[in-house]
Amino acid sequence: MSYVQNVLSKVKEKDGGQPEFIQAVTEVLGTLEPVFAKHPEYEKAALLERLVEPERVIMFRVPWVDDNGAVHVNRGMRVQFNSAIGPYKGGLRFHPSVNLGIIKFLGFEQVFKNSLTGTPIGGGKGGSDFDPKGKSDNEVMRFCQSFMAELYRHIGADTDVPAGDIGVGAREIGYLFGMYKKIRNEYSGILTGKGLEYGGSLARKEATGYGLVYFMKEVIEAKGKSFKDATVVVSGSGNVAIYATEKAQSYGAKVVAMSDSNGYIYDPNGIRLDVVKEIKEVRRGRIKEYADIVKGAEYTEGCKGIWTVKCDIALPCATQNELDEESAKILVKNGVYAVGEGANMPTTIEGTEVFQSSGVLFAPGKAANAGGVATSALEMTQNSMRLPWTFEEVDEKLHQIMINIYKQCEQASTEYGFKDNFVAGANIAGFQKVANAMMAQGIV
Ligand SMILES: NC(=O)C1=CN([C@@H]2O[C@H](COP(=O)(O)OP(=O)(O)OC[C@H]3O[C@@H](n4cnc5c(N)ncnc54)[C@H](O)[C@@H]3O)[C@@H](O)[C@H]2O)C=CC1
Ligand SMILES: O=C(O)CCC(=O)C(=O)O
Repeated sequence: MSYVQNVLSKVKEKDGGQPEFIQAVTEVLGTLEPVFAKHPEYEKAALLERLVEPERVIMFRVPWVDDNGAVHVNRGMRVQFNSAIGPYKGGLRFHPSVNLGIIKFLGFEQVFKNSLTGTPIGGGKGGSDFDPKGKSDNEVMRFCQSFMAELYRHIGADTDVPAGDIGVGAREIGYLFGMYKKIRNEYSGILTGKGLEYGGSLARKEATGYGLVYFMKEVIEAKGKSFKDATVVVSGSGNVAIYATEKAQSYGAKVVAMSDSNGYIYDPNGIRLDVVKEIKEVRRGRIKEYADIVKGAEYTEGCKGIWTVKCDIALPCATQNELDEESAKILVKNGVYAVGEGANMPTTIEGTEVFQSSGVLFAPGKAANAGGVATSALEMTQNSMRLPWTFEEVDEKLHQIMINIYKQCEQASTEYGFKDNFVAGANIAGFQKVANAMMAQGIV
């Protein structure tokens, strides 16, 4: 058994109850064999054993009181995965499905993604099984305050800088920031995705979705294709999905479907994003309301059905494992030629294999959705300088970062004999920088 296979089997043994984490590790390690063959010194330094073990896991209780005076207790956590190239950086997810395995998979992905951005940030992730859906603003505020009453001692502008993810948007970041500032009596960039009035960066809100489309533009244009007049399906209708749709539309694409966890909408005339924004960003409603407002649009219950909609380009932007083998086969049969992951690990390993073996251009999340965290790093830079940049400056930097990530993936995949395999390219290029930093820093 090779060194890489041996480490993978140990992870499966140790972390058997964490299927998403095992999936993420399997996907990354599956492409690193040639790198370890070229660098025997990594094995001697037990580099891989160290890479799959978080530097620190913090788990804590989060008690809070609802509007009726009832007391609830949720579980909070922060996984500080790897700080070889910078302070831990990655979002917080508030969703009832959150558990340690999910946060570990997200933290592990973040290590390579953050490395690809070319900015000095390590990898981390956190969250809670708290469900903000259906809670009042006051309940969300009390929860966030209780969460930060513990988290504050583990983070800092040069230690660990959380941000948003599923269920954590501008409202939650505001409440978390307010509590940190009160406890510490300190005004510093300890969170990103902040409001523009108190240290946030222009274009951070748009960055993940815009970045995804910037990346896919490189991928498809290299093959003589274009977003212009392409039919696009975008799953989800949250932060990433909305701004991926906006940028794709600005390039002349027709986005015909979006979804939420209940079902999906199909609009043959092209999605009206003003309506989606009003439903999701203002009213915090359900996507089905779109079909009541827009003539000619249809709503179908069940979110998986979105992959039966015929398209040229699919952008899964909702959540992990939302696109499985069966759905991948349907997309291929319907003529999809490119898939770009806006979400983290939305495609199962089997689904990915279907795309790759069918010649579909497949861009993994750790490269394609890195624009969000990259712009968070730009927010950290602006906070340190105490000087904000304009929207155009940030957007231009974001665009260049996505082009650079594309080039790194291209170069690494070609160098190691995986031409046009962006999964291998992203893993190898992301790994290389972290590995070099870990080797330089000794056994820590
Ligand atoms: N916000 C960011 O900057 C970044 C987010 N991501 C990833 O993008 C994905 C989406 O995150 P956000 O847009 O920030 O979250 P969000 O909370 O703004 O939106 C999530 C959306 O997905 C929908 N959803 C959840 N489960 C679903 C399912 N099974 N099928 C269809 N829709 C479903 C929700 O209804 C919601 O509309 C996640 O995987 C997240 O980790 C990745 C990079 C950065
Ligand atoms: O901006 C950040 O730090 C978080 C982004 C994130 O959670 C992600 O890239 O998945």
